[in-house]
Amino acid sequence: MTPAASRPEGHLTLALPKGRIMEDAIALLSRAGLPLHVPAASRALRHEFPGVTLLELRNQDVPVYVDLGVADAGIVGKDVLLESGRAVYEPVDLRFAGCRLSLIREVGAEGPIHRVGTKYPRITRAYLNAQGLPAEIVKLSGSIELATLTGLADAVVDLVQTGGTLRANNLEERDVILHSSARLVVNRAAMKLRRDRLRPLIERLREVVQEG
Ligand SMILES: Nc1ncnc2c1ncn2[C@@H]1O[C@H](COP(=O)(O)OP(=O)(O)OP(=O)(O)O)[C@@H](O)[C@H]1O
Ligand SMILES: O=P(O)(O)OC[C@H]1O[C@H](OP(=O)(O)OP(=O)(O)O)[C@H](O)[C@@H]1O
Repeated sequence: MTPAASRPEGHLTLALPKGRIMEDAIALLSRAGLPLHVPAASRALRHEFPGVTLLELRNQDVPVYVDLGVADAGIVGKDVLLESGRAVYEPVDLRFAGCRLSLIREVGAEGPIHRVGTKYPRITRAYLNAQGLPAEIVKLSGSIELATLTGLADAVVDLVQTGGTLRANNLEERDVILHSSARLVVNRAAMKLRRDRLRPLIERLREVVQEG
């Protein structure tokens, strides 16, 4: 992949995460005038379209690729963006993949919280510090709620959308730490270098989101 400054100014490189965000992201970008299409069975990770290269990444890597300028822009959840600590522009709230990041315990659990399991250690550290709770944080990768069911942790910090996972596992939300939705993120230098491509895309995405 060529560095941002040496790619043609009229070309856009976009970073999208595999997983639940991809399909809605592609649909939204298509409505905004970028007709992208990723064949379901494809194992390719880079897709070329007229004037656009699409990179398929893990969620956590989208802010990294955008901040370091390998991608000009990307789409990622606010949760993952905050956790990354990356200094990228965030010009549009795309209003899908809505969920909240919450402190979760077993129903009725009492007693001090010594250990918290989560995929979001930075956000959790900031939250616990703000609460004056000196708990240990255990970084996990998935099935986070199991940590509190099995005694690995006294609480977890994880995403809640429908609440189905909480109900199925006898868990309850004790506090909402943040509300998340998918965001368009843009590299700071690209915003100037590729202004002629990015400005209309941002404007169009804002309109499409308003239309609902
Ligand atoms: N249950 C949910 N409902 C709605 N949005 C969600 C839900 N879970 C996660 N999200 C949002 O969608 C984003 C992507 O979720 P996804 O499940 O694809 O990631 P993941 O598979 O957990 O991540 P990875 O495997 O890359 O660590 C999350 O960062 C969050 O913003
Ligand atoms: O409130 P709900 O609608 O039940 O959604 C919340 C669940 O969705 C996510 O998990 P995901 O399905 O991504 O699985 P994971 O454990 O691999 O992260 C999240 O981590 C919760 O477990």
